[in-house]
Amino acid sequence: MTVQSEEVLSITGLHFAYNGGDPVLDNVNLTARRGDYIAILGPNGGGKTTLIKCLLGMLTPQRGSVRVFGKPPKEALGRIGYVPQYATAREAFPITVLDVVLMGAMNGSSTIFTSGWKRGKGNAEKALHALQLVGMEGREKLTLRQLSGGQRQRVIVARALMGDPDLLLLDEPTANIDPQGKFCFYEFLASLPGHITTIVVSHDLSITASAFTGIAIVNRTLLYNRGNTLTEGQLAMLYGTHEPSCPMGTFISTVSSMFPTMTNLQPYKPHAGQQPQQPAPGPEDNA
Ligand SMILES: Nc1ncnc2c1ncn2[C@@H]1O[C@H](COP(=O)(O)OP(=O)(O)OP(=O)(O)O)[C@@H](O)[C@H]1O
Repeated sequence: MTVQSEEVLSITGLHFAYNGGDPVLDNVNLTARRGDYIAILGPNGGGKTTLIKCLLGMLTPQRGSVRVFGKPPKEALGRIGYVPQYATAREAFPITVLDVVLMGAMNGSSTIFTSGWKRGKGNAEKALHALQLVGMEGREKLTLRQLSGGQRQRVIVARALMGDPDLLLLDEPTANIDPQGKFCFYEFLASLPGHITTIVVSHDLSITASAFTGIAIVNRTLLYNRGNTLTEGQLAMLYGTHEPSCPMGTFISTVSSMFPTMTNLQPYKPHAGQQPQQPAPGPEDNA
């Protein structure tokens, strides 16, 4: 019998519309388990950031359920590390790498000017450990302007790690990184401690597929794949229906060439008693 790892995230039948308008997300279902590393891909305006905001409890869906570690998102925030879109610190600001990471030790009520982020010995040691985890040890005294774009992003991830997250959400983390740096960054995320579930949102299809345990495509609704195939017909149906302005040909051919081994993508229905088809899952690969 396969032992299932902890369910970290469960989205069922989620429906969200801004201000009573057309739905931005409609009947979205997604499950993530401990240690999963999932990419949520989709075109601009497809609803990726909206989905992340629902996961953080910043937006409340009109229908459906979102559970993080079995709880409403706001009750699980202490276990979530969030790297928002445009999370770049101003490189000209004379702040050290260590100070940026220490900001992650602020609790909800503190600010940069209150005690929450002070360089207590425990916090400093923790920050150095976080920098080690992101491969930035020895650079704590540098200022941000002395780092590359990819290194800066690693520092921002280290900041998110200060809260000891079990779930890490990153919204477009490689927007300002060159192609090689992007590749390294996504590989690096795969190397984070195995208990961390990582969810990365991107409209960038040049990201590497190999590191991920799952790919979700979102454009109003969502298709979820775990090691299966993405067919052109299914993508065309998804993007053609909901995003007529999307450059379909480019998108489909890019995705198809990125995931040549995938077969049989299906809408993911975690609570319908139906499991997606999988090629010989390992003990942890069972969502
Ligand atoms: N606060 C808001 N009020 C009204 N509509 C919004 C709001 N935020 C986003 N939208 C709309 O919701 C849709 C989805 O936006 P969202 O930011 O979730 O997309 P996205 O997939 O993250 O896009 P991108 O890749 O460009 O960041 C878009 O049509 C957008 O205009």
